[in-house]
Amino acid sequence: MKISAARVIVTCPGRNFVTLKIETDAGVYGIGDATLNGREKAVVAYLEEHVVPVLIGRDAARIEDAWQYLYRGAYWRRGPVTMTAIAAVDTALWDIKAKAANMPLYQLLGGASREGVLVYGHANGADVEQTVDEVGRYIEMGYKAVRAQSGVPGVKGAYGVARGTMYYEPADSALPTETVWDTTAYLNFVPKLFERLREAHGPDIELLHDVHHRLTPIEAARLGKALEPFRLFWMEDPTPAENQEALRLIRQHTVTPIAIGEVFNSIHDCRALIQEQLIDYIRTSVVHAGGITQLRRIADLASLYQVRAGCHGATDLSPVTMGAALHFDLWVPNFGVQEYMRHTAETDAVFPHAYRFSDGYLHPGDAPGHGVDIDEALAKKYPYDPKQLPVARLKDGTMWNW
Ligand SMILES: O=C(O)[C@@H](O)[C@@H](O)[C@H](O)[C@H](O)CO
Repeated sequence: MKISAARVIVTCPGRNFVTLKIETDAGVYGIGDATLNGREKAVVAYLEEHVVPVLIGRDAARIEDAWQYLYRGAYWRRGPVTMTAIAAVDTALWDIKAKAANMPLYQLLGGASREGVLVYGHANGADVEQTVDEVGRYIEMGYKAVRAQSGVPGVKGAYGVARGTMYYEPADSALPTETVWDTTAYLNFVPKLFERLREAHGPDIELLHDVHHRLTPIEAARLGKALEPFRLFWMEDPTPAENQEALRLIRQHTVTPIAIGEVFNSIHDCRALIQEQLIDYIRTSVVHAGGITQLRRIADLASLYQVRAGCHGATDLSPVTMGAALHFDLWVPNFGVQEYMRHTAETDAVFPHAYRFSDGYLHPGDAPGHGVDIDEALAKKYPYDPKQLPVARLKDGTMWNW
């Protein structure tokens, strides 16, 4: 079965998505997500200029060889653009292999390790009481795990605060929106938020929180310690993870579990954090960490250290990534949780999918392949709309981490 064509499809049904479609001479095709939020066209160019030409004529069944060829063969290894492009190819080839075998992808990976995939939803409120209500709404919808983010008094445009309700979308403008960050206000506020959430919703619901890379190591240690009485499922991205030694310091001070990895693109980014047991959950995703092929390797390494998978699943990861991630999650022995930010109805219509939500769990479905397709005619109706992620500054104007 040879690759006969490969095409990049860019569409904006509410937000931008980049999709790679690989066709074979056997008539079977596969779909891969190649979306890198705010940098979409860089991946489009990488795929069109450097990847598609070397795919034509290759044996579609040789997934590992294609991965190694694109990774080693480029000489310039790693990086989000390269690894997102490799992920798109890898995901499309796994889709083809599973379709050709007439099996859902999770069967090819080794079969289901569980009945369903525990997911967490996003409750975002402008203030404490609205966030308490939003968490309640998710509990009513059946969620067993909810991430809570709230507006912080005195902080304009805090991360995670909804403009709409169900569909938080930070990439909102052609030029980056400027937000202001205030660590003191944030650190004074967050423990009060979780105290109130536990008071309102009791001890059993799993609560998560995303710090979004904004603290210094000692501040993150302080936050983790302050949150201990409220038993978080995890505290996500407490510090920017380029400085991995920071996690040693944080770990000495708190037993609040830590999740990191959504901006990682290689197993090498994860290695020290996993081997030194500095994190509890690894958040690498199918789309940004080189596809199913590398994600399996990361998960196997993590399993040796009781680190569990908690894949990134924001709306900027397309339904194709969600579908592929759910097959991975259903199989992976060391599974923790899957992030699930619902896509809009427009996005769902462009990407018909087999996965379904029921009572706090998602199931990838049993359609052959990863179970997600693209309606190309509909996709054409939504042209690319350039949007970038916001930036953050401290009150005195200093650039900070958004
Ligand atoms: O935990 C998360 O899902 C976030 O950190 C993301 O929403 C992140 O901000 C976006 O994926 C950036 O594109």
